[in-house]
Amino acid sequence: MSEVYLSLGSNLGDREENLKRAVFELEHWEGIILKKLSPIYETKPVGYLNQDMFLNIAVEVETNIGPYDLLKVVNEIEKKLKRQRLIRWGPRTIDIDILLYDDIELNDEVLTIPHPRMWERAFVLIPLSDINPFIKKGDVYIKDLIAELPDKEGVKLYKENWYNGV
Ligand SMILES: Nc1ncnc2c1ncn2[C@@H]1O[C@H](COP(=O)(O)OP(=O)(O)OP(=O)(O)O)[C@@H](O)[C@H]1O
Ligand SMILES: Nc1nc2c(c(=O)[nH]1)N=C(CO)CN2
Repeated sequence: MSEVYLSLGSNLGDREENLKRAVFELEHWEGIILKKLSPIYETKPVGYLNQDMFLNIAVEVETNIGPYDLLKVVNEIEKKLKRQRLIRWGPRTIDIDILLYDDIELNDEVLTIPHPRMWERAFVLIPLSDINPFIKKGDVYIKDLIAELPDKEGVKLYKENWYNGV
């Protein structure tokens, strides 16, 4: 079994409900075991700024699904939740990114792992450090990376213990 970390975000429609539905799909997907869920954070949009606040979480799963097939799974879940993508980095009902997959490093036109922009995104690293504070980039703990990030001020705790199925 492989240890995988995912980042989920929503800023369209009922954001908390979207996160719940996505986690429910992951939890019930054959070959995926849900291990840890972070609290929900409310976060200022990064990249494309003229959009509503996001809710973001990090999730740890165990799986025997390989990285490329797992990308298909998360894309299928996004589709099921009727994600509409009109603007790059723009509003979305749900976005699921694969952050880390064991110690695998991949970089091709389909998939990049670790996720190339994760290390500079407080909305990714803050929930991630809640579920595993021992993750490092090279020899630097993510807590120390977070301390240097300007957008950390835009990340506020929104809700703990929020998932109990849907
Ligand atoms: N680690 C990864 N996790 C998820 N998608 C990835 C990853 N690496 C590459 N991709 C590719 O990125 C494509 C675009 O993804 P997506 O539309 O979610 O980007 P985005 O969420 O708008 O921006 P960002 O990638 O900066 O979060 C996906 O179709 C997928 O093939
Ligand atoms: N706060 C926040 N900003 C974003 C997010 C996100 O999930 N949260 N996702 C993006 C594209 O992946 C771009 N910007």
